[in-house]
Amino acid sequence: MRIDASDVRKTYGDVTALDGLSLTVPSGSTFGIIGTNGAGKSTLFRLLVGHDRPDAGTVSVGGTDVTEDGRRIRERVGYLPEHVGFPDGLTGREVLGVHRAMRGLSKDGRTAEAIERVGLTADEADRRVSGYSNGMQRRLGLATVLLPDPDVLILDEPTAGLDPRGVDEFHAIVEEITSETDATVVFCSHVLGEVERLCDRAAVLHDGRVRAAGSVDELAAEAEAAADRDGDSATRSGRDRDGLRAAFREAVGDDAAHDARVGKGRADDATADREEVAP
Ligand SMILES: Nc1ncnc2c1ncn2[C@@H]1O[C@H](COP(=O)(O)OP(=O)(O)OP(=O)(O)O)[C@@H](O)[C@H]1O
Repeated sequence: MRIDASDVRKTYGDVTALDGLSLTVPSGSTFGIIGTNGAGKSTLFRLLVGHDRPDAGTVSVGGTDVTEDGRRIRERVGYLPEHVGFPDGLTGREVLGVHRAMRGLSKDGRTAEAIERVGLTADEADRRVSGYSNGMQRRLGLATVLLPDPDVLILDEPTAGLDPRGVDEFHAIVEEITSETDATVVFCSHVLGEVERLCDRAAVLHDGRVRAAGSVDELAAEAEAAADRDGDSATRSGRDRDGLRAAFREAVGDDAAHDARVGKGRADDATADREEVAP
């Protein structure tokens, strides 16, 4: 399902979270959103799933305006927020049962398939979530989102706080989903390496607007061409000739890039390598 956001504005009191944001996510793509802290990523996601409404502009998923048919959107879109809490006393399988009931899904549903898809064993699924590691909680969160077999997956910083092995395992799950289904997957991350690994397209958000968007390869090539045109000595020396990192720096400017907690992060050490982008 294709996603379109057009000239979207969202304010919270004096704070402008989205400032005329426009973005298209093609159907079936795996789309990474990268941005500085407070760029508006989570706000955009909440609007995409109808948890919040834009002050102006339109947001549609699969051609349906999110504000007009929120129910249909919630049926077809799986949203994993950055922070998910589960009732401590329940097992993983019981948590999925609660989600199934809340969504009105048939009893036998897709619970076993969702558990298997996210790599939880049957034993783990029958343990109380109070004993789950961070990685297991993330997997369970993803399983809840996969229950209705959604056409669109929206994942808000899905690997934040995971250790390198957990990051890698989560990447493998997402890769399996994208290779075996037609789902459109959108996720945001501070780790450029995971966007490069998982995504065919990406957008850079800054101050509530899209500063650059396109295929991952295009973004990197454009950034390098721009830096060459500007005679950027750091880039000429090859220090920043590393794909999305250069695109990010080009899109948000040196100062914001310097302040950003965005890691160049190779896929195998994304968490360990969350470092500042040096201008
Ligand atoms: N419910 C809210 N009430 C007040 N301000 C909010 C609210 N939600 C977001 N904001 C503000 O809107 C701006 C964008 O926030 P948002 O959480 O969307 O950014 P983000 O890109 O997801 O940031 P981060 O990477 O730090 O998670 C920030 O200035 C934030 O403080």
